[in-house]
Amino acid sequence: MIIQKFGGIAVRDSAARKHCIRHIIRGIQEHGRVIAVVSAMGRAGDPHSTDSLLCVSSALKETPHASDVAAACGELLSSAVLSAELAAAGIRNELLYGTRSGITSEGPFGAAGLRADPHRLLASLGDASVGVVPGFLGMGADGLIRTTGRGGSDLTAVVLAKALDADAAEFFKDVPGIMTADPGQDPDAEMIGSMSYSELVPLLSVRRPVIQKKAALYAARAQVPLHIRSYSGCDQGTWILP
Ligand SMILES: Nc1ncnc2c1ncn2[C@@H]1O[C@H](COP(=O)(O)OP(=O)(O)O)[C@@H](O)[C@H]1O
Ligand SMILES: N[C@@H](CC(=O)OP(=O)(O)O)C(=O)O
Repeated sequence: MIIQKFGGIAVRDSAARKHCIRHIIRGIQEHGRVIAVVSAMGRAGDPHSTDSLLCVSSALKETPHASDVAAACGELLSSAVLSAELAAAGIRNELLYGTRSGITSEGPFGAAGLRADPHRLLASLGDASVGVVPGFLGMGADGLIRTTGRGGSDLTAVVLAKALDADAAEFFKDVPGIMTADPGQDPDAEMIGSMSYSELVPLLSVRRPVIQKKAALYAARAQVPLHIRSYSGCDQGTWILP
């Protein structure tokens, strides 16, 4: 089994999602089963992105529970869309949300911790080769939706990789892999083929890190192999191995 995480850019539109579906097909061939974790579609300005949903009403800023439910709509919609497009491509899949995913979130709204119950997820998956999971959120024992902080779909992927003892967590980004610096800021940035967790963490204290720092720290503690790569290209990407 492999966990494949598709970020907001990777699922932005149907052309981008065709690349994601190709990665999922390859994932099935190479690893047997794929759990696809998705983020909300696009970035600020795109209608269903997290930023756009949080701007639907300024009142959301004052209401953390309602704000988390509004934000969760982005990942839920994205998972529904990818699941439907996989089915249209002839790939049977299970949409794993709410109690079906086995993911629980406890703690403050907007900054909750995540846990995964692998037995519950596997029972919902049945004999399907692909499960589609909305990242970034979970449900508490009280039945309330809580999100885990910006960039949190990365954390969902790593938590699932550990709980399911997956071969790796693969992240599909709008860059070819991890580079010596953010290529958007430094045109001379160079690709890094492989690195350790301790080399990765210092690169993540920037406004837009290549992977969420909380997720990278969790992966380091849990010794989850990470593979960061381009959603649209066929570059080798960057491996972070225990
Ligand atoms: N060292 C780095 N190497 C590569 N990308 C980096 C680095 N530091 C910051 N970034 C930024 O990380 C972003 C992560 O990719 P993105 O596709 O936005 O992720 P996601 O959609 O999964 O959150 C890139 O667009 C890039 O600007
Ligand atoms: N959609 C959430 C969670 C996330 O991880 O998104 P992305 O993978 O697009 O950074 C956010 O924007 O924070």
